[in-house]
Amino acid sequence: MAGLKLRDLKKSYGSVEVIHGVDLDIQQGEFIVFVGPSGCGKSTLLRMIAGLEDITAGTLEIDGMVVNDVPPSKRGIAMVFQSYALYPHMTVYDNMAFGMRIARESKEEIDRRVRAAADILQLGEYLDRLPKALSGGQRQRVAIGRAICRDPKVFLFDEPLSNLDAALRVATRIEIAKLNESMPDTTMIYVTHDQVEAMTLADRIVVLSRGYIEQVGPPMDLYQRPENLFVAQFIGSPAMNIIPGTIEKTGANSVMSFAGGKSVGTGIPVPDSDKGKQASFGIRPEDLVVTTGDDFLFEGTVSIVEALGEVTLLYINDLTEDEPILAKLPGHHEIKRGDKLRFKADQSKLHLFDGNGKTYRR
Ligand SMILES: Nc1ncnc2c1ncn2[C@@H]1O[C@H](COP(=O)(O)OP(=O)(O)OP(=O)(O)O)[C@@H](O)[C@H]1O
Repeated sequence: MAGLKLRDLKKSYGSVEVIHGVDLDIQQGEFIVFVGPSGCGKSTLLRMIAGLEDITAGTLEIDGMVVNDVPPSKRGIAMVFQSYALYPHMTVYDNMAFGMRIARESKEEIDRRVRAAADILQLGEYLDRLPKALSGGQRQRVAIGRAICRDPKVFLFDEPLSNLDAALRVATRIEIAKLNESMPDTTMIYVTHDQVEAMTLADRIVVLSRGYIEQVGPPMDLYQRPENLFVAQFIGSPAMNIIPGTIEKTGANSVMSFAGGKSVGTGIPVPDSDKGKQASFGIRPEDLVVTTGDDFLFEGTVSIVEALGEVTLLYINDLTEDEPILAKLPGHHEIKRGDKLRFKADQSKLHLFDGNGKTYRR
């Protein structure tokens, strides 16, 4: 079982701690994605798993064995970097065969594995080419092929698509999804900035911020049930509308009031002890629906309309004095600046966070 166990894992550079005690269990065959803002420690954590960074404290188990002091080459892992890191003077075949030649595998075994990897990644016709005669996407596929040839228990990817242009990124992302399906027992850990990669590839996403784990879960759990304000705003694009206010009414059907005097019923239970406290109301732009009925959540004036064809983005003023609320309606709508509209939303789509940013939803 090539599962991983991270226990109170810490990393310091000199006196500065950048990973503050991470606990995480990863099952064999899982596709785990690390996301988080720049500098949150995604790459550091991945490099600690790879053995490219020392572990300052805590334990890392791979396959039931503590590997803190095991060198990278003995951990049964293969890593794919953003920069491909191919040998420029070697053909695609030799680049993929290199690691196995060092490990003194037989010629036949090397040939079998290179051709199998080339097959999976559709690289068969490029085996005799040098990397400079390949596109960026093809080079990245060679780097992935080289990793496959090592037959790793754990595959690590550090932003593998970020050097590719938009179209190639989509194509290579789909290759990685297929690769994951064709290797169901291989555990994959993937670092990215890209929401779409995280949402589409992950079995579970790990959201990191400032060296801490904020939440771990399947993509839709994080999207629908963010445990805190950070995850609520980080997952989903455009980001969730967050409107600060105070708890006006507690109990099973709490009511929030906002600067300017407006208020909304949230239907989310809030303990009586939180009456009058600061809180944040959240609603995703895509969860707002225009209504003409009286069952509306709020009414507001459209300040900006962005018609993109597939969606219409509306910036609505009135509910708060500062930030407008963004609504994202599917398709095209004849709505103009200055129109006064009512919006409703399914109660299950509303979010409410306490003064510490923790959700009130349980
Ligand atoms: N060699 C180093 N010496 C000192 N500090 C470092 C070193 N490497 C990383 N750090 C710090 O550790 C923190 C985490 O860095 P890391 O590269 O893991 O972040 P990241 O989430 O991968 O960011 P990005 O998305 O920008 O690549 C940052 O604050 C960074 O400045």
